[in-house]
Amino acid sequence: MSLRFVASSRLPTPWATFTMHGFEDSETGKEHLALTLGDLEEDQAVLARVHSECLTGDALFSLRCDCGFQLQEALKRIAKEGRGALLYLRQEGRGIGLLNKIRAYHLQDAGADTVEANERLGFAADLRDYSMLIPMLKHLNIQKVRLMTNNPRKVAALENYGLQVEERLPLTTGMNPHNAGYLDTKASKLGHMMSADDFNPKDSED
Ligand SMILES: Nc1nc2c(ncn2[C@@H]2O[C@H](COP(=O)(O)OP(=O)(O)OP(=O)(O)O)[C@@H](O)[C@H]2O)c(=O)[nH]1
Ligand SMILES: [Zn+2]
Repeated sequence: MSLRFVASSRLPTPWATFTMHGFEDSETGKEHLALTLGDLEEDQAVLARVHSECLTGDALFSLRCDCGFQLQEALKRIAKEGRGALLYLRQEGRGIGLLNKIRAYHLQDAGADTVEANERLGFAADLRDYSMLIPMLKHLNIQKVRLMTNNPRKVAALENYGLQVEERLPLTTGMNPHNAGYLDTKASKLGHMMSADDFNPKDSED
């Protein structure tokens, strides 16, 4: 694995002051991040979120997806617990990159769903590779996690790498009229463990 730790610093946020750790993958040129809080050395499983980059949702307030809402909710939950880690992976667009995601959105504007759009562009529905998590979690001394996700592929990927997922915690937040179809497709075609009833508007408050 070509990943190396580069530096860490404080990162104050509205919910807690995290420690931010930067990593560089010399093979792909990608710069991955981890935000951590509290003592991760203890044996207890770490509350964790593995978050795939979504510039539009995470930084530009897009309502097309649930990413930005999930990012905030995960950080809030970690802050509330006082201990945890958010692994921010630069796998924009489920691995196809930002410009191809815009191409996919263009097809979705004309009626395709998120999976059909990827396929029409010649990509698999989900191209993500999670192998960078092995050195990242090793560096952070994390072996056991309680993972906030609805995505069974993420759980399986971590377990395949020998990491222990002690518990899966649902992360259903941010449903709105613009992303209801997208969330529905995630559940029906990508296997996400969630349904419309799981979404509580109160989740993203406080
Ligand atoms: N190709 C493509 N990528 C998308 C689209 N909408 C969101 N994404 C990307 O999907 C990734 C988020 O993955 P999701 O499947 O929403 O969620 P997940 O992270 O796998 O699952 P959870 O842990 O339950 O959130 C990010 O990299 C987003 O940029 C889309 O319509 N097309
Ligand atoms: Zn998104």
